Amino acid sequence: MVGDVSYRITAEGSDVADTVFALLNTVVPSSLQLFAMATQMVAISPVLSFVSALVISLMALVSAYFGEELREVSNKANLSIAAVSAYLNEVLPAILFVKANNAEYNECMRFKRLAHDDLYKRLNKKRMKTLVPQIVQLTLFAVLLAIFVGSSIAASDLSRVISFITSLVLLIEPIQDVGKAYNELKQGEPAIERLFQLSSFKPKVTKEINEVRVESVAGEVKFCNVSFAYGDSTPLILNKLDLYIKAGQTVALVGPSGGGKTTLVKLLLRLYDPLSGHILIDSHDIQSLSLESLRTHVGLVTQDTTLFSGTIAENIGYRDLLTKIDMEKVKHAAQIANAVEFIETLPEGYATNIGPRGSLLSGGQRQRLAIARALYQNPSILVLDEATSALDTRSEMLVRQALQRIMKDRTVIVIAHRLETVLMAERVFLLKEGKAQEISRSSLQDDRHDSLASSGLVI
Ligand SMILES: Nc1ncnc2c1ncn2[C@@H]1O[C@H](COP(=O)(O)OP(=O)(O)OP(=O)(O)O)[C@@H](O)[C@H]1O
Repeated sequence: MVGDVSYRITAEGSDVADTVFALLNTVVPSSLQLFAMATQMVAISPVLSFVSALVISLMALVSAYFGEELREVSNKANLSIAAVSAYLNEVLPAILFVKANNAEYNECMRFKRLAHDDLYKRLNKKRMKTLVPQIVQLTLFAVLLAIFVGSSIAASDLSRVISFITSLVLLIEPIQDVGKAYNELKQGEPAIERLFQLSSFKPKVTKEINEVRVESVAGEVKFCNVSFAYGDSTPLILNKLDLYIKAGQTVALVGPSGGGKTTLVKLLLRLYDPLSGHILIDSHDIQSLSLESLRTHVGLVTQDTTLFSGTIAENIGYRDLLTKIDMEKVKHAAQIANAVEFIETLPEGYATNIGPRGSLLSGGQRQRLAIARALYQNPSILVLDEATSALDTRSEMLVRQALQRIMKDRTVIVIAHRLETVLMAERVFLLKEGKAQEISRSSLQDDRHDSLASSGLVI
């Protein structure tokens, strides 16, 4: 999907530009020449002009037929290159994983298959594109010759015939140009359609007319009777779920894989709207808040710690990338997130570039940077999707320390995968079969402790 969209915007965007250029470049001069030559032909011989018009119309019909074929072939070629682009976007960033799994040969074969299909479809398109004008040209010259021979035998005034044929030749040239532009249009049409399809995608959530901006919130969160499914005919992931979190509380969500923990926080961030029920922050229904305001008060640290190429400061101050990053806030956030100790050892400190997706940092460093980024906005509610990947003991301790500091003065909802993190929370909820059921902390510390781990709910 990502590769497909990027291909539409880049390569197909350039196809669209070529199409528009071909049309603009041809239509005006060709129309003028067409008009002038057609007038002269009618003046010389209305009958021959009529015959020529019939032949030209026939050729236009043939071209239209081939144009449709070209459109179809172009569409297939565009889809095949988009598939190659999507494949490369997915596999190249995961090349370490591919190598670690000895999967180079498999990936090579998958790539070859896609590339071969792409080669075949693109050659088809080129073949079609060159064949059509040649067929049209050959037929037109044959017709021209027939008219010339026929009329030279029938007519007494050869100079009129030559003059007519000259006009016809000069008429054919712009017709061919229009034909080429038509070809370009047919070839570019799928790209135009696919590009405009992008702008017709409907967002999952829509703005409310009377939405409000709230400057600050205390951080109370309520899920009231919330039901949600991803599609019309897919099962309910949340089923009349109720959950109440007091401002400033830290809550751990545990549950089986696929139980809906991530879905719950997606709803809190309004990445989706519930099918029914309400989600309230400080008694404001989140659907009545502006999205910008909501997402200022709710911070998110995802499991896969999405970082971008750029400096440490740009990654922490990501929200202000286009305005002015506040270095004081960056340093403060880095301090709370326990990131200062490694940032200061980097050659250029906060100005060090961390490579694509933060690839120059270790897993633990990436996690602390992601925490610092969420803290930069100082949200009243913080959602943490704890990483499942193991860290070394020291990194683990530094991340945990950072989490403890964060939990002090805000509401924290942590999707917990480790028992230690679960035990850091004041309240623990088990998300299962669409409902949230509270587990008492005291039971966790004794008998449930082992049962949570052995049932696979935590690591
Ligand atoms: N974008 C999506 N479209 C369709 N179904 C989805 C989508 N995202 C998640 N699901 C489905 O919703 C269910 C709940 O997923 P969710 O990610 O909320 O679970 P989870 O409890 O966070 O799991 P895990 O602990 O494994 O991360 C799963 O069955 C999943 O397949």
